[in-house]
Amino acid sequence: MRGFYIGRFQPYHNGHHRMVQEIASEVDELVLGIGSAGDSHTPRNPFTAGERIMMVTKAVSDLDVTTYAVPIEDLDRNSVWVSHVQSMSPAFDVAYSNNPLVIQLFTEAGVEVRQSPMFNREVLEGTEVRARMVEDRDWESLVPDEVAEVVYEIGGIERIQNITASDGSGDVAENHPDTA
Ligand SMILES: Nc1ncnc2c1ncn2[C@@H]1O[C@H](COP(=O)(O)OP(=O)(O)OP(=O)(O)O)[C@@H](O)[C@H]1O
Ligand SMILES: NC(=O)c1ccc[n+]([C@@H]2O[C@H](COP(=O)(O)O)[C@@H](O)[C@H]2O)c1
Repeated sequence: MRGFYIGRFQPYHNGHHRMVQEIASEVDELVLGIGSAGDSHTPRNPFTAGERIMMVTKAVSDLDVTTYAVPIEDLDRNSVWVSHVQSMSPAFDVAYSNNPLVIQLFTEAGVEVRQSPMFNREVLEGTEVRARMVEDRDWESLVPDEVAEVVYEIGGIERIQNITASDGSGDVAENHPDTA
């Protein structure tokens, strides 16, 4: 059986990895959809699709499941998004997500959806990881080692700090409109 799990993975963190480990016990093969693939260099989506493919491919390499990373660009039309996903991905039997819109769209299209518990969500959240990167606080402990290595290799910390401005209030402000 082949599963499909989509996320923006900005970056891929230990919550995603726990979910992938659970999924790996249920399927033989797993497609990792790299969502919002056209977005990069914004505070909410700092990393390119190619950089995120490196992160997930290296992080899952020791798992006992065949994985494929497939970039999926966003569409303006939610009603045809599942067809778009299916047109880009190897065929899959079940979709995994905790995102209400994603669950709704797959369910309406007749695709089985499975959810997982949220793991340590207080800190295992992309928003938290990115905030810590900007503020030079410990983010490495929230991501697989392989992901931290990719972030350093691509100069990711310098990038996210350069593209994110703070107004001094302590809140992370965004310089650019975010379409994701
Ligand atoms: N800690 C977690 N435990 C389980 N599932 C998670 C966790 N964090 C995210 N997910 C799920 O993984 C999928 C992809 O999430 P996504 O890439 O948007 O990460 P996120 O941490 O929610 O990021 P952001 O804060 O950037 O929106 C979604 O279905 C999301 O609900
Ligand atoms: N109409 C669309 O393009 C559409 C609809 C639903 C989800 N998505 C994408 O799927 C991904 C879902 O991942 P998250 O659970 O990380 O939000 C995101 O990249 C989101 O933009 C896109």
